[in-house]
Amino acid sequence: MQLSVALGQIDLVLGDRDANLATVRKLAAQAELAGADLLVLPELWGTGYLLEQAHELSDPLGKGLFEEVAVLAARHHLAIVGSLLERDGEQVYNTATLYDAQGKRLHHYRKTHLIGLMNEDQYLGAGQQAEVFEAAWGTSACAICYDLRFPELFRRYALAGAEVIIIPAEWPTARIEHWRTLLGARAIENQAVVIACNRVGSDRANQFGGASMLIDPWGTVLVEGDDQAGLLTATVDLDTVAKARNFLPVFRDRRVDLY
Ligand SMILES: O=C(O)CCC(=O)C(=O)O
Repeated sequence: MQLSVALGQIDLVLGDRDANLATVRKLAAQAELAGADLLVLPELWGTGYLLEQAHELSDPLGKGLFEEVAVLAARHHLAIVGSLLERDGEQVYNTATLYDAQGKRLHHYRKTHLIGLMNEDQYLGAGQQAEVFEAAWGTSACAICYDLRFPELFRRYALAGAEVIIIPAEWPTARIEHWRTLLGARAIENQAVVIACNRVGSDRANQFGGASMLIDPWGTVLVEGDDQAGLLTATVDLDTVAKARNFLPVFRDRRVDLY
């Protein structure tokens, strides 16, 4: 099966939900024209890292910006993944959702590794679940930005059957080589398709490096952005996952008796 992917590598206006939504509306229309099955957006695309206002900038699942994404997904007949500030009672989470091409929410994932370097742990709650889900194209999972540094999460997903792992991010330019290396490693070691969308531009603390990527299970980069805003598109053959896993059966060869 072929999966046609669009990566919405955008700049964000800090705290301006309306401006960011207007950008995403345009992207969704462009992604439909490009024939995409899936549009991936950056981490916290609605607001950026204005965490001291996380409570007022957040929405309950299914409301506000989450609802807007559902409408866009259905209107443009494509699945959409991105993360937003999600409010549940008094707690706020950095939550990635997948809305399918009918606008139905198939999955949500609350970021499990909060990054102290960006004070995320002071303002947000950490997710307590890391589950795979069934998308139209097969078993999939989400991770968010800093999660990329924790291979155990990705291995858990792969062992649970994930063939596609989708990663919204706001990854700074200062560590963009880590981003490139870790994305490739996560794809190769798990023999999975990795789809990662990073923002560009800057906020009060960081410049962000783009380099959004679609990587196949061999580690081949099928498309990579530069550090400018734009919609990147590419198609991946999902049969390559089973082919890679059969050819080099690293899951079978793991030494679970040792580690
Ligand atoms: O791990 C990193 O270097 C960047 C992570 C990050 O910026 C984030 O999780 O928002």
